[in-house]
Amino acid sequence: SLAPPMMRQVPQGFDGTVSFASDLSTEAARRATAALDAETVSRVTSASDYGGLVCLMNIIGPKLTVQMNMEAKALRQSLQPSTYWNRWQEGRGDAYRLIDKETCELMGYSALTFAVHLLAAVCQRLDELGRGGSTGVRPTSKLQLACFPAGSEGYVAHTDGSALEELEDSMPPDQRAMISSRRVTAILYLNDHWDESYDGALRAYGAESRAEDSYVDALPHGGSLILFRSRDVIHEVRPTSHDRYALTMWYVT
Ligand SMILES: O=C(O)CCC(=O)C(=O)O
Ligand SMILES: [Fe+2]
Repeated sequence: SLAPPMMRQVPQGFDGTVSFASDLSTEAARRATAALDAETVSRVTSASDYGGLVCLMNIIGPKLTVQMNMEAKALRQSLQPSTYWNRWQEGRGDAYRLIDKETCELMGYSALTFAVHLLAAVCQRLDELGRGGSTGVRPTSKLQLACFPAGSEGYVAHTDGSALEELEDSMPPDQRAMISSRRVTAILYLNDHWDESYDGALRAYGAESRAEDSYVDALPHGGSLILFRSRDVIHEVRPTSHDRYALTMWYVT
């Protein structure tokens, strides 16, 4: 499991059930500021171990996490297995869809709308505090809402980003462009309650080659946010005994 500096507890703050009457973008920006100080940002942008992996526990409070979980569950039927979407995604046992802020708003899912604001605000914070470290990152409008169903085998070891020339020629150009643009992976867990016995950990390997003896595990506790550099961490999802929800945004250049 994770230890400092990979693990941070975000102080209590904005929580409770939200509606569209709340100023979601302002609260999201405040929450991103509370969650990411210069040290955390510097770890994500430049630490060599585990591709700058950091887990920000409690970036979303427990009450709002319950609402996010209910909204994610309500979208369960619209998620499809990866093989439904394309054939370059072998070895993953989840069902997913792409979703954006406007869709969340139209469907009336205010907690997920807040989550999209938050992931974009975290990107902005990384970009602001991380200048000098890299060329900057920007959020993407399409996020991945995924559920590994109870009993799923998880997701085999992989990286989320690769240089263009490393990708298969047979992959469509737009797909290749998307994967090669990814710099930072931001995963927000939408689970209401997660027990260690459910497993479903995100396992990240420390070395470039997948050394079996150097890895860390992070359980998908609801309201926690994982960040790492997309090209620099081989990671997998462990088998899970319970439905496991996550919302992912990739920060790109
Ligand atoms: O849900 C997670 O913890 C990771 C999922 C993942 O690796 C991916 O979608 O690329
Ligand atoms: Fe991944």
